[in-house]
Amino acid sequence: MNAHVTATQSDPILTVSNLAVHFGGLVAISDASFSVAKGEVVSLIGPNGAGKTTAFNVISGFLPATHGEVIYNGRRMGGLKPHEIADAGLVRTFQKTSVFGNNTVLDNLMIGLHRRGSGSVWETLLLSPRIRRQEEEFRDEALQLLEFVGLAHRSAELAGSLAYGEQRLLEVAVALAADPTLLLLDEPACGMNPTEAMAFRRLLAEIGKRDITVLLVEHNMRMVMGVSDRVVVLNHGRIIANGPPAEIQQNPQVIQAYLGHGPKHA
Ligand SMILES: Nc1ncnc2c1ncn2[C@@H]1O[C@H](COP(=O)(O)OP(=O)(O)OP(=O)(O)O)[C@@H](O)[C@H]1O
Repeated sequence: MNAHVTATQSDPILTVSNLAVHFGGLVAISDASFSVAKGEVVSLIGPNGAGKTTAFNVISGFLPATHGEVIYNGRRMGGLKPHEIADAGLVRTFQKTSVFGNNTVLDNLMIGLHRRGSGSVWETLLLSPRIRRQEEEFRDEALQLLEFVGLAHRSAELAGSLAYGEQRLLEVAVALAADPTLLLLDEPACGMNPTEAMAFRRLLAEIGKRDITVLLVEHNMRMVMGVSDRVVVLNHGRIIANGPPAEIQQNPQVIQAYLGHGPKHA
């Protein structure tokens, strides 16, 4: 949690206004509005099917909004392609792991960093001095990022051989390679054991120190309540609460929403 962040929403990096998403007759999100201030860690929580991933998909450009808009750094994101949004600094991870299992851990990072590369096809094929220098820089940066997420000792192994929790860490490293200012993490702690989840909490704090704002979707409530400056609660596509963790934990509507869906989601 970033202690320097005040409760005011005066300087939002992300604003979601009156968002609605319909799939045919199914209303996945209806009239949802919330914002994320620079430097905050905000969690978007809610029972299964509440609309969290749908919200992420719209914010990151993978799904069009039926209504409403997403403003990132003062710019409307509607109509932009996911890679254009990522290039602007809004980068996400996915709920299902998306690492290249047959490539090494290091190569997964190198692939991520190459998306930022600037060489022409000829330069790359001929391995010009500039490209060679860039390769070395990418390699250094990849190793630093692996160190940062705690996977440096696994760099030469195939990504597919990593434990599931470690693959989630690799995904975070790949997302960081894109140099985000706003990082959307979709259930990053899924599949992590308690020790890994604890380490991930520390990693989130370190990410915050790098001036990266974090919007998190996560079912691990211990993590959510421990790392978040603010928690936004979705239920049946509507925001039913938005506030600091201590307040959210006491909110009768939130308690009811989770109890209504059974204890496994709480
Ligand atoms: N592509 C789609 N087509 C039709 N319905 C969809 C689609 N994607 C999501 N939905 C529906 O929209 C609603 C919200 O789903 P969503 O995946 O956003 O929920 P969620 O809060 O992320 O759930 P979970 O915690 O289980 O991941 C659900 O009723 C879901 O079945």
